[in-house]
Amino acid sequence: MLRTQAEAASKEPPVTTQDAAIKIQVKHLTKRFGDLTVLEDINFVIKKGELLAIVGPTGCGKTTFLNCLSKLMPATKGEILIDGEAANPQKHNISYVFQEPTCLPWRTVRENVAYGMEIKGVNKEEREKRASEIMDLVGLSSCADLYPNQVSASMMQRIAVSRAFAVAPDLLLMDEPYGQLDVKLRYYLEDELVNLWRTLGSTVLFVTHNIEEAVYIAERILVLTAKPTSIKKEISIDLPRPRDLVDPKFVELRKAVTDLIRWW
Ligand SMILES: Nc1ncnc2c1ncn2[C@@H]1O[C@H](COP(=O)(O)OP(=O)(O)OP(=O)(O)O)[C@@H](O)[C@H]1O
Repeated sequence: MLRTQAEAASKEPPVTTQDAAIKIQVKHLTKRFGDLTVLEDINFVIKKGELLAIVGPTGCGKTTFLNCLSKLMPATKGEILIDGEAANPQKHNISYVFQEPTCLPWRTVRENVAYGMEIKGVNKEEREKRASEIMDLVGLSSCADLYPNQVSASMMQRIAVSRAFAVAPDLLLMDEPYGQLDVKLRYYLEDELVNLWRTLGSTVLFVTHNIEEAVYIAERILVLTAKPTSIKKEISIDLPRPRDLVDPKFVELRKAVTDLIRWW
């Protein structure tokens, strides 16, 4: 069962991360809040251009994990390296897409998509070119001159995702960006995300509660334990794209991940 025409039409071979350079290294990441150890000695790498998903039990610290990676929150211990250097928000581009779409209401859709590039000092001509290219990819061109209050919640999330990809981030962190959307919209936006990622070659870390979503989009899944949280298992998803939700191999992988995090 192919989910959308957009995905069905996408016939290019899947992006392969085999032999790809390492983009991100996380070494001994530990985070404590007082006596509460949330993250305990987490170690992994993300290859350049990889789409990695993270799943884990409720409250295990997925958002804390992203906050430490983005440097919004200091880690108690450990290192995060980007291209072999200590991650530094002033030097590296780390983009973050939250569950709630974040748009500036006084800017048009086009200006919202270009906003991150503006902050990064990308010149006007390049901003406009990249914003147009990305809006075309996600079907936002027809509403480029509208304001956020004139578009739907799912459109706003597409704007936030487009803005994050537009800055050509070293690392794009996504915290359940489609968690609040109904299932049909979610399916559509997941396909759109995969197409954006494949076209632009960004390195993406995607956190979700939704195991089907993780198996559908990711090249690799890290399954987290309950607190104190570490990596329970790493699972490669080498299914061809477009992925088929009822392919027995898809169902088997979904079940394997579910079994790893079920708590009942
Ligand atoms: N600033 C903070 N101070 C103290 N404890 C915190 C803080 N932020 C998070 N925590 C605790 O860290 C743990 C992990 O929280 P976090 O929100 O990162 O989990 P999560 O896996 O993203 O949750 P969910 O599954 O609900 O999305 C929770 O026990 C939470 O109470």
